[in-house]
Amino acid sequence: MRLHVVNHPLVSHKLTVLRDEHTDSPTFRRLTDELVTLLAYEATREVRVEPVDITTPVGPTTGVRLAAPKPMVVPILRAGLGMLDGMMRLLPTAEVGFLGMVRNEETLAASTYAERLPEDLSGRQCYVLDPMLATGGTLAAAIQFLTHRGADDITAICLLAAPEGVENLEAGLKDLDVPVTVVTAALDEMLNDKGYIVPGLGDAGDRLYGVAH
Ligand SMILES: O=P(O)(O)OC[C@H]1O[C@H](OP(=O)(O)OP(=O)(O)O)[C@H](O)[C@@H]1O
Ligand SMILES: O=c1cc[nH]c(=O)[nH]1
Ligand SMILES: [Mg+2]
Repeated sequence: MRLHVVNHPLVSHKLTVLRDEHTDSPTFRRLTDELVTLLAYEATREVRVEPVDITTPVGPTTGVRLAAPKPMVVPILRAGLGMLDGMMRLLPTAEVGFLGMVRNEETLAASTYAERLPEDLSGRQCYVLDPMLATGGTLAAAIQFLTHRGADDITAICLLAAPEGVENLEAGLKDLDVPVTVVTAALDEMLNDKGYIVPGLGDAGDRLYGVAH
């Protein structure tokens, strides 16, 4: 597994406002959107392209275009939905598949409650969107799900990651013969005893959409 922490002053600035407990939901949603576009720029460095011949007003040249099959973007509901528009701005021709997952706040175990994805993902570059990599359980389960459908090239985009979650994810994926890259805006200090990222930003889903229950 490759971990890429995007080190850029604009990312750090926006992330600081996002973390602030006084930032309201509309601002939180806008900053998430802006941050994802910046992260997506890094995350799509290896998106597959193919040569294409075109003619400019001055003459012929060879450029590139996104290669088939189309990339698959997979937001993990709920909070990952807040990252979808920012991602699609950079990859407007990508297709979107949905995974609904929730973490049991007592056991911290992740479970899947919804899915809408093609049966066969082989040959597709998959971009998983989930703002928080905390224990890593949700992302590990999402990646397992995608590889069972044949995905063989997976990049996850997160706003924040905890060192414990990165370690767990790495251990959980070690027998998986699929390249996985995690792109994040920051690697935080640790998890607290409730499995929340410290300093983190709180509950991403609740800050985007309101308290779930
Ligand atoms: O790394 P983990 O320990 O598995 O935790 C991370 C997950 O927890 C949050 O989802 P949550 O279960 O709160 O669902 P929500 O997005 O609907 O709020 C977050 O959006 C991640 O999906
Ligand atoms: O810090 C955390 C951990 C899990 N889920 C969140 O939304 N925030
Ligand atoms: Mg939540």
